[in-house]
Amino acid sequence: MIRKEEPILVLEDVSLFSSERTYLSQINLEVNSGEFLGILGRSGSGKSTLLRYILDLPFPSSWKKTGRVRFFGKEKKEIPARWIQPVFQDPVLGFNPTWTIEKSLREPLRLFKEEERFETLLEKWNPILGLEGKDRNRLPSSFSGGELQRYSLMRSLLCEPKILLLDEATSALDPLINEQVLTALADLNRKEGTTILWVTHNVKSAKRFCSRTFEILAPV
Ligand SMILES: Nc1ncnc2c1ncn2[C@@H]1O[C@H](COP(=O)(O)OP(=O)(O)OP(=O)(O)O)[C@@H](O)[C@H]1O
Repeated sequence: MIRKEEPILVLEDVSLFSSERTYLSQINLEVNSGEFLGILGRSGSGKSTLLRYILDLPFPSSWKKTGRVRFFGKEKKEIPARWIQPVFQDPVLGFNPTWTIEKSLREPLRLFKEEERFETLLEKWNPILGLEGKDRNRLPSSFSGGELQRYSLMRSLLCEPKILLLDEATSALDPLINEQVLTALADLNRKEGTTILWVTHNVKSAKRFCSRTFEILAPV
């Protein structure tokens, strides 16, 4: 059973190292449900690596992981996949190049047997993400980096996650759309209580949009 008051995410003494160097050093972090947390740090400090660790993505086999990650007090594999949605900086890698963008967007809802909600959810997010009027029957390679980043965000939002993990996921957007998307995410966080972890270089935006920031220092 998942207890409501349980923090949504807890990192305990998370470290990652190889025989040559340390990538993450004893990171402790508690994120409560409903937070919009900005993860800051200098280039190379380990922000993306930390997200990969949280998501239990693979690292080179010679690297060693210590510490633990808990979502609602449980291991990630015990939590429904749709609750934890990542959005990465390079969206091209996340789309099947032979599928139309619509097929890719529909796929999660098809798996959850909720495909009938597709158009309604799309209608909610299309204007906010500025994707109205884009031809959904095109292949990913025909969209710009900024459009694909928004489709990538859209696919995660269609899953109605409890926690969104964004790795520089708005970096390819022009300033106006970037502002619009971040405002929409802040609204989602405030009105629907979706927890957001946002890896960013933009200290100013993080201070503006996030309820809290967490800085990673490069391990020595
Ligand atoms: N698979 C890998 N093999 C070797 N080194 C790696 C690997 N993944 C990450 N690193 C190294 O780990 C360090 C942290 O990388 P990471 O991408 O997490 O930094 P970051 O803080 O997200 O940087 P940026 O802000 O520039 O994106 C870097 O020095 C990077 O070169």
